[in-house]
Amino acid sequence: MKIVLVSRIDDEEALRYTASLARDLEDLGHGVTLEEGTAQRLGREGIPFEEITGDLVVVVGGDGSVLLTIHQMRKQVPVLGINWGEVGFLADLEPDEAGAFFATLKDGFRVERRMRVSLSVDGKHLGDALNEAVIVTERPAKMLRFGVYVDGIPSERFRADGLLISTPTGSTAYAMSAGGPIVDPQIEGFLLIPLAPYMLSSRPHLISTGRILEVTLETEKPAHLVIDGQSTFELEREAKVTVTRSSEPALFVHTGKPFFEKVNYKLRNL
Ligand SMILES: NC(=O)c1ccc[n+]([C@@H]2O[C@H](COP(=O)([O-])OP(=O)(O)OC[C@H]3O[C@@H](n4cnc5c(N)ncnc54)[C@H](O)[C@@H]3O)[C@@H](O)[C@H]2O)c1
Ligand SMILES: Nc1ncnc2c1ncn2[C@@H]1O[C@H](COP(=O)(O)OP(=O)(O)OP(=O)(O)O)[C@@H](O)[C@H]1O
Repeated sequence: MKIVLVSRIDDEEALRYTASLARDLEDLGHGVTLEEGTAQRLGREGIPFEEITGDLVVVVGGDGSVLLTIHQMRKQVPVLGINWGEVGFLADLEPDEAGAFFATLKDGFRVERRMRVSLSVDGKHLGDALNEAVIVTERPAKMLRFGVYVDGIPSERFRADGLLISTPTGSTAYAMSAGGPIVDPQIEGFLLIPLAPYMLSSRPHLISTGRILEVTLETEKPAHLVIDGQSTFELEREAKVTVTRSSEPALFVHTGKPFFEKVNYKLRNL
């Protein structure tokens, strides 16, 4: 198989583990390529995230490394995270479990698709989010006024610090901390969660991906749209953000770890 290795580049141990994994995989007869940032730190040649292609991408890091890799890949390749992070909710294997997985890799693996949301502003595509897009004020401690339209019908208007547009995968991340529900990732929907809404009745909404979802900024204040904590875009005054289900879902190696078991042991004891 053609395998690309990505390591977090802020941890020497993760880099050493990745170098050793590269040798083991080559000994098993696989073709191994390193991501450019990882390769540079190992004194080798590599390929940019955008040019990643092949059968499998192995990310040695935490959630940020997995999110960064998926966000930067131009064409989605199945991802397997080996947890070298604080939480690693999206990194299914612990380092001591990796050997058993790679020993049977030649027999292939199942792929789990995870929906992403695609964000466009005034017709220009900004990017796709696996966790969420968050719209916040550029200056701290200021509020924005939002308008939410579902299939062109005004659904809600409210003032808040910000608004999260999350996927089910992101429901265990920022959305969870913002008081949203844990959403089974087998459900496909847009989870809308206001951040500190200045209104008694503003509630999270779970909206079918079959609908047209639009969010308008109705204030004269500068705002930012941030995708998965990885990319930030300045929003013009009175911008209209259009949310659709991405045509390119993220792909994960199906390791068989039950989602709700992960919620229990990864998020209840942080
Ligand atoms: N208050 C919060 O909970 C909060 C605030 C900002 C960002 N975030 C999350 O951080 C993500 C970016 O991750 P990062 O590592 O680059 O930022 P980071 O280093 O600030 O870490 C944020 C934390 O969120 C966890 N996380 C990320 N995705 C997750 C998921 N799908 N399920 C469960 N936990 C998850 C990470 O493990 C990490 O501990 C954003 O997409 C956002 O979801 C959370
Ligand atoms: N190959 C890379 N090139 C550039 N930056 C990277 C690379 N790999 C990881 N990073 C960045 O390094 C940081 C590593 O954080 P990561 O989320 O992996 O670990 P963590 O925060 O300790 O774990 P968790 O997110 O699970 O709590 C992330 O911000 C990620 O964007």
